[in-house]
Amino acid sequence: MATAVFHRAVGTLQSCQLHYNSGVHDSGNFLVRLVPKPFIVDIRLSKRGNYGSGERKFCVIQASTSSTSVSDPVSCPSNNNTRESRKKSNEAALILIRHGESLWNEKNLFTGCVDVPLTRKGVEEAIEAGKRISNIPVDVIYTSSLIRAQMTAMLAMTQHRRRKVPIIIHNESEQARTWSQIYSEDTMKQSIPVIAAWQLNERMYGELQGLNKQETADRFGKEKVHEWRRSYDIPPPNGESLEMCAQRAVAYFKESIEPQLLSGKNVMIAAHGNSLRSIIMYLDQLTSQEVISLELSTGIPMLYIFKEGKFIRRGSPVGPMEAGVYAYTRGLALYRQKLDEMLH
Ligand SMILES: O=C(O)[C@@H](CO)OP(=O)(O)O
Repeated sequence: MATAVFHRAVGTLQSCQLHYNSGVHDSGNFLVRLVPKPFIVDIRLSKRGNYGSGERKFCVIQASTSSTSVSDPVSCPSNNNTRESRKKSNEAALILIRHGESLWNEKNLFTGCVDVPLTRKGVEEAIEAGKRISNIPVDVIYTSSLIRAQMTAMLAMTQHRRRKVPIIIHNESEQARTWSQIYSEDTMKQSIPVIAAWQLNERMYGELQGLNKQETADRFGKEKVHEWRRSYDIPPPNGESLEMCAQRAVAYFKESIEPQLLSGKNVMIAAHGNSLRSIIMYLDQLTSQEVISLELSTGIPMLYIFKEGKFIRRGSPVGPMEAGVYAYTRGLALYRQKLDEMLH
């Protein structure tokens, strides 16, 4: 049994300090979620915790401190979680991938929140994207709740050299949580949590969903349709503007994903043209004018380095053998070198 004092409590993922009954202190990053059972640790929230003080039950689903037994044989320097090293390196990779081609992309239909799978070409794009990021560390994956983003994330991870297993976290009910528990710490170490969030879904396209893009332009005029598709604050009929989409996607990014990066976790997000455009607008500090010309291709990963609270855009890894990508930071170069040593 352990008691944890929370220093930061954002969303369901926390940085915390564990105070064992023995008096041993253990600080670091723990993926935790509110569940009554099983694998309960008794956690006491400090007054500083955003959830308020008092006792709550949490379940530790992944721990990554140097002093727990959970350690990655290829531990990336960015995951070396002593306070000192975090201050020094404080660096994490952020990969963004727009899903591969979907069956409605192929048919040129407005898709929005309609849950359409990938085409064969989309599957190939996702695999190709996976090759490009196969030497970049991934500790946690976020996807939208739509199958095309989830397929893309899973297919991309089949190519990763670290060979960890991406596992979708089921938090939708207590039974789902209980029934999807893993009872081996070793197996847990070889897993990557995949968190599906509706907030990362494609913008809701309203009454354009299912319509052909060309036919809609012929009917309403090219300019009007371009305005609906690319402007910042003009919504399509009964749908979301990019601004409305940003209100949920960027809020989720700030509340749930940024704390992970801050704690040194390497994150991959598989999402959509417009939910990612809104996140990139935030990362690159684009204006509402600049975002109009931002277009994202399907299945091309984009790499950012999060360092000292800033996002540094590194473009797209060109290919698995592209040396330049891995020389971007010492952390990435070392991670790749360790993979080489482990796999040869
Ligand atoms: O149809 C959609 O949902 C989106 C993305 O494919 O289209 P658009 O190119 O208008 O952003």
